[in-house]
Amino acid sequence: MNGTPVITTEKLTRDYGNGAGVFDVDLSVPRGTVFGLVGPNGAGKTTLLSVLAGLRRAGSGNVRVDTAGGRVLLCPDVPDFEPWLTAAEVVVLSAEAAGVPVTPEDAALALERVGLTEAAHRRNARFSRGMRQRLGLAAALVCRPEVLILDEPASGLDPRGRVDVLALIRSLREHCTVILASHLLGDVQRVCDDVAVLVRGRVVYQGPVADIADRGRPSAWHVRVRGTAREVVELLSAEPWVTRATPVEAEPDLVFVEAVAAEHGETGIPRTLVEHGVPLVSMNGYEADLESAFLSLTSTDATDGSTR
Ligand SMILES: Nc1ncnc2c1ncn2[C@@H]1O[C@H](COP(=O)(O)OP(=O)(O)OP(=O)(O)O)[C@@H](O)[C@H]1O
Repeated sequence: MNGTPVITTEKLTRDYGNGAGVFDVDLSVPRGTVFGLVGPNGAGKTTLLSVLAGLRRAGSGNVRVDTAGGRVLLCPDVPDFEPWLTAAEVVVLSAEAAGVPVTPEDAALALERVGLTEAAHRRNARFSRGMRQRLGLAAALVCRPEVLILDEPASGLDPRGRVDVLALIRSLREHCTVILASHLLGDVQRVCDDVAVLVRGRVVYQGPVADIADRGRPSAWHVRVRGTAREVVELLSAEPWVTRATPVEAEPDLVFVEAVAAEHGETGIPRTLVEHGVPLVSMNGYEADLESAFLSLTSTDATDGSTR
């Protein structure tokens, strides 16, 4: 059933010594979603994915995989194939190696799903990095995974290739649960439903991608008015929820406003201006996006291991 956890971990630890590894990881990956594992280099993403895929053992803690057939597959960032094999041969061999019965139609369908139909009978030696990554996905998909784990699936691709591969990954959740690791937040934001942020081996945030962005909601704005900044500074400074209101130098119609919390400013600023008949031209959040939310999560004092 979609939404129920397909993989759960409890106090999962793999300690390499000297602070490296993963520690006390409690994950819950909802079925039928794209789940992102994001964190800086060396945070422990590959280690965690390998343990989830059963390729590395945990030192302690539990991993529970709730699938009908236990088909959990891991696809490395740039899969490597024997250069003389055609794309179709790679896919068929992959299914055979996994003991999954495969017809030529199954292989053709897997290649079609990743957009490699045209290249089906070409040797992969000259495939671009993006094509190789797609072929890796086809080789995994033909095995009908219940959980597909992808380590940095868009690494090294140009922006166009990146968008294409990410769109493809997003479409896979109709067929299986996808867990993907990335150190690029933009990628995660584009494709994932839920995300866990890993810092120095510990999960510091876990929940919907939308909520992490929400953590970065601004509580300060640049407010442009039709009128003079000085008047607006006076009006806003009188409000109890405004912590700071100052004119912006060399911009006679621009005010910097800071509020006690995002929701106060978002509703309070327009309301105050309307009440006093001051036309609002624009109101732009000051430095808040997923990137800044992530940076605040990965800063030193956020690494106490707490999760939501
Ligand atoms: N087999 C191992 N033995 C000892 N230390 C290891 C081993 N594998 C990984 N490490 C260390 O554990 C930490 C986490 O590594 P891991 O590869 O899991 O991180 P990552 O988040 O995937 O990093 P990256 O984004 O750079 O690939 C790193 O400090 C790494 O050097």
